[in-house]
Amino acid sequence: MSTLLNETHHPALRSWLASAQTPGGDFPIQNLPFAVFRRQGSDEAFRGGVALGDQIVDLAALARTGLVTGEAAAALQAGAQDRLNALMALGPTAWSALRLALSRLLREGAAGADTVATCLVPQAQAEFTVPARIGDYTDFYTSVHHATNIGKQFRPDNPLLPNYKWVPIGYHGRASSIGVSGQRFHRPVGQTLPPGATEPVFGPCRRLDIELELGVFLGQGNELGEPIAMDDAEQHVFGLCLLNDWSARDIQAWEYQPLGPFLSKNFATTISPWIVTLDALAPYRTGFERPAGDPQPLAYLDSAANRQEGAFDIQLDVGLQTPAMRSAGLAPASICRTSYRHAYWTLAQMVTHHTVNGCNLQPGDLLGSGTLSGPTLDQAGALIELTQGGKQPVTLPQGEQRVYLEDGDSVVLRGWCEKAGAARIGFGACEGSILPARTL
Ligand SMILES: O=C(O)/C=C/C(=O)CC(=O)CC(=O)O
Ligand SMILES: [Ca+2]
Ligand SMILES: [Mg+2]
Repeated sequence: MSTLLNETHHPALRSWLASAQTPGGDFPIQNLPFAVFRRQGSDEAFRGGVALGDQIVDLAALARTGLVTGEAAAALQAGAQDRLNALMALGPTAWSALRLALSRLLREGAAGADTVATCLVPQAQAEFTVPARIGDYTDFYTSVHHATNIGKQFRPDNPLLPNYKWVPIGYHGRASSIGVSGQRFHRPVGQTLPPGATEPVFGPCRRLDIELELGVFLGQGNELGEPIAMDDAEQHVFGLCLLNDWSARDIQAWEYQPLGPFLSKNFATTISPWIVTLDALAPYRTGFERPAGDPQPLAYLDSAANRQEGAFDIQLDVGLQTPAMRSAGLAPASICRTSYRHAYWTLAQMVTHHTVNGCNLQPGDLLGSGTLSGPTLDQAGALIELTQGGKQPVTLPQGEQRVYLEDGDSVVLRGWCEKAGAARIGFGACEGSILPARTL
């Protein structure tokens, strides 16, 4: 599993493109995340692109230059398609070859830089789409803090169920309603049980919430019946994006027993356009130790590499912007800051557990990490936790308050890695907003 740092990670590496060196920028030459894009408002074909500074390297245009050869050229051809499934299917050797070729072409002094510069499209002039054909989407539940906090709301007598520390819990989600950043959706309508009532009512959701998550795009799949072992699991992960699993808490509370979320979560899920590769994230690997007294994972979910470096220190932030803030020109206000390093189950454990029964994953499948709440309440990745079940409103600029989302609100997730001695690696933004409910 160990990913050795190589020349593509060197913090002193600089690009000939000045904006790649913008202090605090998400997309230095050490990052090189993938998306699918075209020029805004055009009828051009969508194709793969790689972020650098404020630009996108158009992979279809780069492929036409003939500057990239060998294994990297096959990966580039695959990345030039209208979705990234073919690139994802090629596997980590091909992904790393393409990363190295791009890094060498984009750095200061590179031969061919003038030609590569003709393949750039400004991010500000681009529109994005969901970067893969997502066959299946599974949402996990890997934050023990989220599981405990939300469990208190749904099951006050039994918040953390006894299976939690043994088995990575998940549910099969809905791929068709996954949209890319900028997604606008109507407030869902459905059945809820008002407090104290014995019969449900039908109407617009009144407890519309967010869930701060990371999305995990699968690369090479596994054959039906052939599980993926822990030490191979990360070889099947193409990269990570930001993911907001919008959740209708009142619909959820009524419908979820005994089979779990259904209409409360399948109306919209928003992901960021950029997929950050595990290669780019290598400097930010970290270990995870289970708290004293917790059971160790069963052998099939355990490995030395996973204990030592299976977690990632990815900083995460949730911003909320109301219509009044937008009118006043105010940026989204931060309502939560946390890190992915607090997750109880790792990427490798999710992949191995998902396949242990023989279930086959396919290139472009998406896993959700589950809501990434940290140990303290201000690190909670959902309003149901931040507001303690709607009892403690969040206060925003201009004195506005929110317990759950209102029509016109927008939510922006951000993620980045930063530390001394390594380049900052950013995820860009994942934004979505709420339109009024539509009735039947
Ligand atoms: O504990 C419950 O019954 C419900 C939990 C959730 O709604 C969270 C979910 O979708 C999984 C996650 O994001 O962690
Ligand atoms: Ca979720
Ligand atoms: Mg959802």
